[in-house]
Amino acid sequence: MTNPTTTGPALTDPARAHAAVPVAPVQMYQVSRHYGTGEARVQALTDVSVTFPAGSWTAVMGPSGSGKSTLLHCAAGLDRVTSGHVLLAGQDVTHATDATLTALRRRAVGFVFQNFNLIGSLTAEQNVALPLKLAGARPSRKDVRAALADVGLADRARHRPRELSGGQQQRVAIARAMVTRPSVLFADEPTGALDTGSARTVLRLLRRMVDTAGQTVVMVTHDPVAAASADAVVFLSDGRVADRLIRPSAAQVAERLTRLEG
Ligand SMILES: Nc1ncnc2c1ncn2[C@@H]1O[C@H](COP(=O)(O)OP(=O)(O)OP(=O)(O)O)[C@@H](O)[C@H]1O
Repeated sequence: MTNPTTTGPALTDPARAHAAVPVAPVQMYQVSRHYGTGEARVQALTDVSVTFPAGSWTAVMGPSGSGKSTLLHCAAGLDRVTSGHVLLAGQDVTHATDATLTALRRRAVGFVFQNFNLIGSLTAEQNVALPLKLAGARPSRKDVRAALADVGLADRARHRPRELSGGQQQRVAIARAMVTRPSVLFADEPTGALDTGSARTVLRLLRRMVDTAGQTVVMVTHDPVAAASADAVVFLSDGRVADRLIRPSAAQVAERLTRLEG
């Protein structure tokens, strides 16, 4: 038998990936996803193999309609793949039941969205406590306050979303996503609704989470500056991985994107 500690996972063999140490929080193998049938059929992803390693921040970019959201949703177990395999937090979720997926998402996955998606009638700390409640845990005020302190908002715990700036709301959303200590944080355009200064604060916060806590982040963005904050950028075009850049500058990202959009 092959020694799993000396042999990495074969890209095409998801079963063996379980034996690899450390396990990347998200692994996608030859994933395809189509919607509809006949003339209405849309091929959103074709043969996509990507791994998002532990403690890394990856940006996903590409022209409109290139499959970024579909990739994020398939990676997070929010959408089913047509073929291929998805491993989330080391678990093959390709054929998992909805109940298994929901439980795994609550335990292992955090989400941040462009429009924050906070509940307006709840205070910041009540919003942050929500995922713990949904997971059946009784949230401790200490954990909730610590999550808010991590994003620099300890003094805003009793504020409601309308009493916070956009950047502050996004930081509450990040605290809410992180309070369950997820294996992976998925961010869909997290700076898309923010001014430049607030965007920079959010990007610095994500950077610190990756560097100091070893958080894994997967972020869809249209913004080359945001993408250049990540460790790597995966470019999609027509549902396929068209390119990858490691630690690119914003100018390199913009140039590559322009070429794909051309
Ligand atoms: N539920 C669906 N039913 C049918 N087609 C879909 C569905 N979701 C996505 N698509 C199609 O799949 C393709 C990829 O869509 P997707 O939303 O993943 O692209 P995107 O890169 O995120 O786009 P954008 O940057 O505009 O948000 C598009 O052609 C889209 O119209």
